[in-house]
Amino acid sequence: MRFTPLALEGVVLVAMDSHRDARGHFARSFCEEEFAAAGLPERWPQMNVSVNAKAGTLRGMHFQRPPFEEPKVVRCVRGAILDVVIDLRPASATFRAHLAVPLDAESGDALYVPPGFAHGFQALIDDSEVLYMMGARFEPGAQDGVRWDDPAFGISWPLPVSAISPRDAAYSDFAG
Ligand SMILES: Cc1cn([C@H]2C[C@H](O)[C@@H](COP(=O)(O)OP(=O)(O)O[C@H]3O[C@@H](C)C(=O)[C@@H](O)[C@H]3O)O2)c(=O)[nH]c1=O
Repeated sequence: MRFTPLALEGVVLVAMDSHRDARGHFARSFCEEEFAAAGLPERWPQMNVSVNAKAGTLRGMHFQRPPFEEPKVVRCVRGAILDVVIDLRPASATFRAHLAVPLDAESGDALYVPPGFAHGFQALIDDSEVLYMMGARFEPGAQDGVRWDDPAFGISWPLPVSAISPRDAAYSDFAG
C-alpha cells in the first residue's frame, strides 16, 4: 500500500498495489501494520456502505462531536464520487479549508480522513457505492454537520444536487 499525505495536514491518500494476472487483480485494501507504520489508526470497529442511486446525490458534511470524533477511510467501490473534507480543527493552520478528492472504483484509491474533519461526497455516476471504515462507533447523539453549500467553505460541487437528506440540507450557517 502507498500512503500520500495531501494538502491538509493529516489527510492521506491510500493507494493499493495491485497484482494483475489473467483472472483480474488482487490488492490488499487494509493492513494493520502498514497503517501503523504510516501513522494511521489500526483499530476500525465499524464499516459502512452507502449506495447512491443517482449521479448528483450528496451526503454530508458530517462529523461526530467530541469526545466521539472519528477517523474514516473512504473508498468508492462502484462508480465514482467527489470526496470532500473540511478542516474543523480550530487550532489548525488550515481551519475551515477544504479538500476535494475524486475517488473511483477503477483506481481503488481511498481517502484517510482524520478526526476533526467534516466529511461528505457527491456521486458522479448513477449507482455509485461507497465503502468506508470508521475508527469509532456510531453515536447518534453526537452526530453533527455543516451545510454542503455554506459560504464559509465555498465548496465547488461538480453536479447539481439531485438528492440530499432533509437533515443535510438544513444545517445552519457555520458559526466557528
Ligand atoms: C452513519 C450511520 C447511520 N446509521 C443510521 C442512522 C439513519 O437511520 C440511517 C441513515 O443514516 P444517515 O442519514 O446519517 O447516513 P449518511 O447521510 O449516509 O451518513 C454518512 O454520511 C457520510 C458522508 C459520512 O461521512 C458517514 O460518516 C455518515 O455520516 O442509518 C447507523 O445505524 N449507523 C451509522 O454508522
